[in-house]
Amino acid sequence: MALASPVDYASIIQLNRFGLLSCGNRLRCIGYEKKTRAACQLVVRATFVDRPKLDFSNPNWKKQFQEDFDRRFSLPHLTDVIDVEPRPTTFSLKSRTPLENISGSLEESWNGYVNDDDRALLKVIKFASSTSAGADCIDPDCSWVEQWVHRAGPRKQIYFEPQCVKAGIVTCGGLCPGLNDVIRQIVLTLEKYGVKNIVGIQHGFRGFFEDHLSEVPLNTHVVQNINLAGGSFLGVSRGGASISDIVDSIQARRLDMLFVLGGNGTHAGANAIHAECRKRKLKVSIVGVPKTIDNDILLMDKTFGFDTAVEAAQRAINSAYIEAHSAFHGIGLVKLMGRSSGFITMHASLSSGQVDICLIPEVPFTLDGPNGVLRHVEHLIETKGFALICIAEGAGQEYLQKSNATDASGNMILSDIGVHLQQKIKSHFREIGVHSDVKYIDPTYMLRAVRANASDAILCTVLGQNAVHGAFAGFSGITTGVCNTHNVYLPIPEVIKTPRLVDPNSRMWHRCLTSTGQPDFH
Ligand SMILES: Nc1ncnc2c1ncn2[C@@H]1O[C@H](COP(=O)(O)OP(=O)(O)OP(=O)(O)O)[C@@H](O)[C@H]1O
Ligand SMILES: O=P(O)(O)OC[C@H]1O[C@](O)(CO)[C@@H](O)[C@@H]1O
Ligand SMILES: [Mg+2]
Repeated sequence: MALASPVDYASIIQLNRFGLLSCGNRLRCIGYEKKTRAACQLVVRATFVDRPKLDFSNPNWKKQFQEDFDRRFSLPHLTDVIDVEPRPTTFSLKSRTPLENISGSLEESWNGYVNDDDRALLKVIKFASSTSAGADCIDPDCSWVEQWVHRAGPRKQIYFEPQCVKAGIVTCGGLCPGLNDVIRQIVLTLEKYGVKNIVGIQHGFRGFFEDHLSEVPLNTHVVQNINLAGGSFLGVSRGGASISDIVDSIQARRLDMLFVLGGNGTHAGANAIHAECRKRKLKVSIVGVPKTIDNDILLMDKTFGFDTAVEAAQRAINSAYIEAHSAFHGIGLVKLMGRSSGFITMHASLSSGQVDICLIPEVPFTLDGPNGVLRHVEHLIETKGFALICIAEGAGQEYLQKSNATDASGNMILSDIGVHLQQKIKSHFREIGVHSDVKYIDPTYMLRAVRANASDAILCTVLGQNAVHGAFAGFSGITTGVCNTHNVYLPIPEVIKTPRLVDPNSRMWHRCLTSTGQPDFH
């Protein structure tokens, strides 16, 4: 791929995580596994082909960058393609009987609304140099460039008559703690606006076109207690997304708003639905709520369910620790979810404090040889008598036989690195004639079937409410998340360009290495 000139340093730094090689004016994504190379290629394309070239010797380059940034982060709105007049909102916390009084005038004195021009800063650190840990620079001097994104929350003007709105909610992909909390908050907030017709679409996108999956009527009474259990009250599924069929179904059902809860794949689907609705000039707001225990959505501090998953992983890690510590030459091995991102494994290792070796997909490692993982396990057994290893499911896939099989959504089905590592450790110790006692724990689905913990429940509440405010404000093709502790709306394409990955140059990864004390496995 040809490299735009001059170089976009921010992207080079980001791309270097993938093993980017710059040869002359060509860029090549090298190393690691196929999936990571594909992610690298996506970033290269998004950065060097879809974005304007910046000439840093031009004094106007910052202005140019910011104009491009503002264009990319502007929120698609219903009025971009159809004529629709705003009306005063019916959302007010001043009203004593909101459902009966919704046509009344606003409480002008209430300062609870977000102004459309409110913004939050996407980046808040001024790096002095591109060599600072975790530096994320745009130009070689690491200049400070303000990058503002739109603040989430209720607006004074809305674009729907609540009494006439039919709103749908759908949950797609894998399970995630907090799905029910989000569904519940969406319903409660819609009712606060005065919406009376709310339905759940069963089992993800399938519910749109599989006849036996009927709409589930939702109201406060129905959803009152659903947050007390894990899973999804509406059911989830993978696969089965025909965008044109879904939009036909949206039209047939007369939906005005659709809240789509899911990860990267679901958001790609939500954006395609939004684009198709726009093409057909439909007055339908499509709003995403990012759901992934993997925490692999770009730009956000964290996604709901992640904290709960990290907490749930503690039981497995602690059990592995107790087993390893109690056995003679005990080696505890825990495999945690994380298809392409190692956030759960990194945070769970940090949280536990007992993990000796943390292995994630973003940081390649060798197993054999003097600098390999096996030699280090041997060293741990020699020096402290036991070892504890935590590995992400997507790590070390290059050591395994690839099946090229995919799930219904097209996600690669990974081979089991946990089982492989367990076997490698056992045979290594057999070969060197040292006793070992390996205890392997795979708590995979126990991490995500639980109900949300307290901090995730709060996050779900905020996201669910903001999703409804975003739809009433007339936005579509957006998602909502937390950036630097502030709640924002973001256009969907910006958060799904690639899966968000652990930056091996970040302070957090360095903290993890400090905590485990593990060497470089190269
Ligand atoms: N690029 C895409 N365009 C349209 N629809 C998609 C796309 N990718 C996935 N989907 C659809 O989105 C839904 C969910 O996708 P997927 O199973 O990958 O889960 P996800 O949203 O990424 O969540 P998870 O984090 O659990 O993997 C599926 O119905 C799938 O068919
Ligand atoms: O077995 P399932 O339901 O397809 O889900 C497994 C996947 O779900 C994820 O947690 C994403 O939700 C991945 O890390 C994992 O590979
Ligand atoms: Mg996915």
